[in-house]
Amino acid sequence: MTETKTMLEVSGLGHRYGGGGGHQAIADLTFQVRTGELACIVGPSGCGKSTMLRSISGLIKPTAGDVRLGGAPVNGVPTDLAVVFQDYSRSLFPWLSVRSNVEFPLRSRGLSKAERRSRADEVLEWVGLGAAAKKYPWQLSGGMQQRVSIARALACRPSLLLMDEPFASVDAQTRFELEDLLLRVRKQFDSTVLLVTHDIDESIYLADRVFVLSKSPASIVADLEIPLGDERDQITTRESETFVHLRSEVARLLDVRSAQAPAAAAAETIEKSTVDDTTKQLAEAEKADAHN
Ligand SMILES: Nc1ncnc2c1ncn2[C@@H]1O[C@H](COP(=O)(O)OP(=O)(O)OP(=O)(O)O)[C@@H](O)[C@H]1O
Repeated sequence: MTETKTMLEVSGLGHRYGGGGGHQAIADLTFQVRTGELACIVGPSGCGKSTMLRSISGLIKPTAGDVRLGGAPVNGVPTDLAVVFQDYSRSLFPWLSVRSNVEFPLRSRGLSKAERRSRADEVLEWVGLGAAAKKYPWQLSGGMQQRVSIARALACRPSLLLMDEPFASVDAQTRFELEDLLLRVRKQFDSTVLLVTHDIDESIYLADRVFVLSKSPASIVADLEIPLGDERDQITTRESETFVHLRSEVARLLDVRSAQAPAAAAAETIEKSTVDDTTKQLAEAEKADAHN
């Protein structure tokens, strides 16, 4: 039997901003991401997802717990880690061409000019931007700019790719395209990915495993294997019984109503408000009767 290695190990991670009397943003997070796995973290807004990512990427020193990448403790930003942020417009250099943006982080990694060029061109082909290498970010659509960010992260061949709401700033159609792109490239580059999102459907569609976070201070409330196989597509996968079941399960864990189809949710809202209105009217009628 082959042993599955752990790439990321988070143990008892906690962070309190502002010292003793300050704000506890995350509390006692413990989870692992296996090598080659795509794990998604889904949690309510403000629960501490960004704080967790900052702690994992060494940008802040957590006030409790421990993070290990490839077995080594994370103290400071590890060189074999890459991050893709939501806001592509602020993470790309507008004065550099697409190719130079992708090559940029490779400069500090000791690669020759020719190696940098060949790596950049390879990943740009993979994200479908081979023909845009000489353009500037501001000449591209938002979705294309986010492809550049993904290419730049992959060019570093990181042990772990962290993605913080990477598709939250693009339209729905582009979001689907980028999700499928991520599924293709993570296979091609055998990447280990930890992606944070507040979108339940996205987390299930992309992941091998979903961690569900509680409200702030965040802790893990569930660790779900996603048995949807390697071949996924936006229509049949999302229609499958397994997907629909998982979506309801995650929504219940998060205690939200968004697991329902919009029409069903709207119908329930109407039904509920009708019931509430009727109850109110009956109570008022009873009150009026009592006065008469
Ligand atoms: N630098 C900071 N100083 C003090 N409190 C902070 C700081 N950064 C975040 N917080 C607080 O910590 C909590 C968690 O914030 P965080 O940004 O990690 O959550 P999040 O889940 O990423 O939010 P969102 O879903 O809105 O992006 C929030 O209550 C926030 O106000």
